[in-house]
Amino acid sequence: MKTREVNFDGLVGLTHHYAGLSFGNEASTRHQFRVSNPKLAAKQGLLKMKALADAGFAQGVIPPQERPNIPLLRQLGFSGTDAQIVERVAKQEPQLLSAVSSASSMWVANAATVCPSADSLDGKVHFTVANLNNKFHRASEAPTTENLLRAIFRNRDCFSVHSALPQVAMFGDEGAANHNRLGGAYGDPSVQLFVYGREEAKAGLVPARYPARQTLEASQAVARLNQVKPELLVYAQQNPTVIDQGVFHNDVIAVSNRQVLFAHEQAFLHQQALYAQLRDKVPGFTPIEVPADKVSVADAVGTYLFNSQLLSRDDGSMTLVLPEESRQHEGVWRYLNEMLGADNPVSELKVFDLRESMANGGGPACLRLRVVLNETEQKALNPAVMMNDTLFITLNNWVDRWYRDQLTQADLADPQLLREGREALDELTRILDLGSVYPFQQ
Ligand SMILES: NCCC[C@H](NC(=O)CCC(=O)O)C(=O)O
Repeated sequence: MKTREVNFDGLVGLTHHYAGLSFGNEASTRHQFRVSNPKLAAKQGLLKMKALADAGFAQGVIPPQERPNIPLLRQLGFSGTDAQIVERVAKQEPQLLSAVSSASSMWVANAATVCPSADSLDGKVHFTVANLNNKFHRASEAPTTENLLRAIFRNRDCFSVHSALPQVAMFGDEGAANHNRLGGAYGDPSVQLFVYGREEAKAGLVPARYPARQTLEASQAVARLNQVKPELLVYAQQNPTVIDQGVFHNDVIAVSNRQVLFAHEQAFLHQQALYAQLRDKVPGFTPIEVPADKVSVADAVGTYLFNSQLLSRDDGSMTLVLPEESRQHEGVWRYLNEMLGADNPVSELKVFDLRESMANGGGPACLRLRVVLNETEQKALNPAVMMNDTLFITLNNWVDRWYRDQLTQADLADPQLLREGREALDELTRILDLGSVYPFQQ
């Protein structure tokens, strides 16, 4: 076993639905109140995990969260039995029930920011849970995310999990979706590129229409908590004009792997200065920059070609894992095939149908958290979460037994959904050997 990147994918939860909760994420707004299919969503995700595991990539799974979030409704003044609370909130505030029922924890690129041991001062793998402060329905993910990460990365000699930053806009943090690691072999210390949307302390350029979710102050705090070696740190501001076109996270417009940065030419505010810095710090730095006259920002947002996974194969070549939407678009697909023929490490495209997640603004990269682990660390994590033939079958059967094949906002009022969810998750914690991680289990 060598040092590898292990991808952990979020398993879609039982309450996956389209609530239009994420202002600035145009897919979320566009698909509000559309009928969802939680069963299909979970299976599309499982198929991606299984296909990548079969292709030789290390693949784990992170379970969904308890929804609806009854403790949060109690905090907001609803009282009575759990079933009465669901009934009351459904009647009085249906949009609030939607928010506390969101399955948004599936997008684990926003679960935490990870620092591999090669990059940290104390030689441990660090995780800082993201506070997701910009969206109410997402901010509540943090405490359970912390429990889940502790249950998966449970060896304290190897792993250090930090709680989320304070829940204020000044420290708005969206996790690994705004973080890139660039370097040579996975086990070599590598540059950590923290991308932010605004700086709280300075009246600099900011988007005019949509929120900048991540602050520089948050990125700096995460870098401190994760003990990133100072010489490896690079900060860059996202281009505010692309945030205004629907690029709510940097991973909607850029993806990195080892020495390669695949990005749109308008991704960053001072892109050439950033490249100069990276050229200086990253041996063999290879930008693959996509010009706007080949792929517009609108097409990048529409097809999610940058929300792809760039994965290294054993021979050093790379596979780009894309959503079906990027194959459906003639111009984008042509560009991707040109890229295959050009002089760069990308030599394979793999396409997945992730339509259910995509309709809420989550592509292949949103669904995964990258964790670079050396041999000792791979052995130290909870082995029950690693994808293989048996786990794939077990989870598919579990989904078949518990998930509905259609769900609307009105269905959330059914207290049976709450009961089903808890029973299903209780069983899942046994399958994945997690112990008690959910509020209903404490
Ligand atoms: N990394 C992808 C995250 C997508 C996520 N969408 C949502 O939460 C949409 C939920 C809804 O509208 O039902 C977000 O915007 O943070």
